Amino acid sequence: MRSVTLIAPAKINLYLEIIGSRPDGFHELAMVLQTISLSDRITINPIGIDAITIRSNDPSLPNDHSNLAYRAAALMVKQFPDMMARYGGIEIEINKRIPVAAGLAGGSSNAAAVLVGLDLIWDLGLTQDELQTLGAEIGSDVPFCISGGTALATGRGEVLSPLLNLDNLYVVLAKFRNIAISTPWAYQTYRQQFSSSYISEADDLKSRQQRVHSGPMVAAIMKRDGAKIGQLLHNDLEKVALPEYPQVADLRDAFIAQGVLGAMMSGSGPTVFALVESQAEADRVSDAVQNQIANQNLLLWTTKFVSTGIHLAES
Ligand SMILES: C[C@](O)(CO)[C@H](O)COP(=O)(O)OP(=O)(O)OC[C@H]1O[C@@H](n2ccc(N)nc2=O)[C@H](O)[C@@H]1O
Ligand SMILES: Nc1ncnc2c1ncn2[C@@H]1O[C@H](COP(=O)(O)OP(=O)(O)OP(=O)(O)O)[C@@H](O)[C@H]1O
Repeated sequence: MRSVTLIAPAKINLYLEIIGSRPDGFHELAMVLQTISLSDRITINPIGIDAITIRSNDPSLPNDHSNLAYRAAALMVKQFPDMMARYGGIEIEINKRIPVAAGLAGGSSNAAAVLVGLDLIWDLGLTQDELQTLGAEIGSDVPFCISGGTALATGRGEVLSPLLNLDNLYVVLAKFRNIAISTPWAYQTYRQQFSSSYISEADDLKSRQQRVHSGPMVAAIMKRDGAKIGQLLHNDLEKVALPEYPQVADLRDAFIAQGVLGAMMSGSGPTVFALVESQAEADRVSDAVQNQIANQNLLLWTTKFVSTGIHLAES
């Protein structure tokens, strides 16, 4: 078996609307997702024993079955039981640059890379649809991470409609090193506080669809209108995360005060992102916010929209 190295990009949510609860306990969503240039590198190496092992440059990451990359490999072994006998065991090397538990789908993207990588080295020839169906078993963000770009995501996040790929916007990301937000906590808290506004599971699909307000954001994307995209950023999970973490709310306000196109928390947070039109503007805004917040726990990255999901690293 040969080694393969894949690029696993992070995502941001340009739009996240919670529509209601689902019989499976998850939430029905309408989201617009976007991949960005901040990425992890995942290398899959052959090893001499019939096992899955994980190695990473981040000591805080689990190396066992609770690592999402491990879970992706275990799922592939379960689906294609002959492959390990034929090709041997797998070592997954994670070179982490995406912050963990940050709302940037780092773990989901690592899992997506393992699915794509094993499909390649085991020569399975799975379609993107087949890979995404497997990905949905691991997590709601995994199917999107496989295809990437700009997409509308519905259902629990796994039903994808690709939109016009945007690659003309720059993104400043900011996160406090000492704040991590659990995704289950964010959704559970939202349910406790806002379930009275949920559309009932008993309502038909049509009335659920009428509730969705993502249309103007989709239209702004189709027109590549960066200013409008910035104005229409929306994330229902901010309603629970910002009151609990006022520092995150202050960070968002600091970006807005810099006159960016728009700023918002990504996913379940706590990363805040700001959209700007050029690398120079991204650098200016990053420096200004760093100086204004003046907190040694604040980390900043300047990144860019990209139109790719999981892809092979250039050697
Ligand atoms: C916050 C987002 O990252 C936005 O893209 C996603 O909605 C979460 O995606 P994810 O981390 O891949 O989520 P999963 O691993 O599937 O689920 C984690 C937890 O989030 C909650 N969850 C997730 C997705 C969804 N549509 N409804 C939910 O209620 C559930 O409590 C679940 O136990
Ligand atoms: N390969 C991995 N990379 C990052 N986190 C992982 C990985 N495997 C397991 N985890 C665990 O998953 C949890 C969420 O991590 P992740 O970085 O994916 O969060 P996130 O960016 O908030 O995800 P999402 O935006 O999909 O909700 C953390 O508690 C982390 O320890």
